Amino acid sequence: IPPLDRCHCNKIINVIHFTCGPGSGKGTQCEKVVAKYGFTHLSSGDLLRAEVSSGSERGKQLAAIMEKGELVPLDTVLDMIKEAMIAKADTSKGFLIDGYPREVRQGEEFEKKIGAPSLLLYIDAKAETMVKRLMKRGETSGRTDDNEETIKKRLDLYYKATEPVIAFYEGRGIVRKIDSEGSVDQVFSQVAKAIDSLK
Ligand SMILES: Nc1ncnc2c1ncn2[C@@H]1O[C@H](COP(=O)(O)OP(=O)(O)OP(=O)(O)O)[C@@H](O)[C@H]1O
Ligand SMILES: Nc1ncnc2c1ncn2[C@H]1C[C@H](O)[C@@H](COP(=O)(O)O)O1
Ligand SMILES: [Mg+2]
Repeated sequence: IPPLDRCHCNKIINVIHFTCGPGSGKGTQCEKVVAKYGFTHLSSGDLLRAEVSSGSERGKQLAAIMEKGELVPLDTVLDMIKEAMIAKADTSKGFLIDGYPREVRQGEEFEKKIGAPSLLLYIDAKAETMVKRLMKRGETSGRTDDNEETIKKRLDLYYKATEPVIAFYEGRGIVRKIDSEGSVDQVFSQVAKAIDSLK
């Protein structure tokens, strides 16, 4: 499937999915990718939190789901991503989709409505690393889901619903596994190598 042909854009653009566990460091790495490559970073969690901050009725419903560490409905999150991609399609050098797909069906629907990704970056982190990073982030983040109970639920859901996404794309040969245990810069050198392999 040609990437983004069905997103009102005639250009062929790289679409990179960052599908990793909570607290594995995908947001941190996306910032560095934007700085080096100028790609457009779209985080499904950030888009949802913006809707929550707007105070809309839909935002209130989303907040209740996210506080519990559950997944919001697929159509809601995919429509938000698609809208954001269309808004940037004419000028973007490529899209980094952070936090999507969270389940195999999300990947299938993305391909039907938008296009196929060129790369899936999977930051492999130990559960204890993810918990430690999220608990530390929770000291200052203000995120309602950075607490012990919700972190546990998010991790359970990650192993149940999101890990199968990796196997789904491994069959296509587009998965690059990144070890999360080093410093931010050490992790980034692996991310950059994976992106450079696209050229
Ligand atoms: N390589 C690293 N070593 C140590 N700490 C890190 C590393 N990468 C990220 N962190 C820290 O871990 C925390 C989680 O990182 P980040 O917010 O990027 O994760 P995320 O995968 O986007 O999480 P979420 O799914 O909850 O949005 C942050 O406080 C970040 O500063
Ligand atoms: N792709 C998504 N599908 C359903 N729900 C999502 C998706 N991305 C984010 N969310 C909800 C549920 C998550 O626990 C929170 C926070 O997301 P994060 O990527 O960790 O910032 O938002
Ligand atoms: Mg994040």
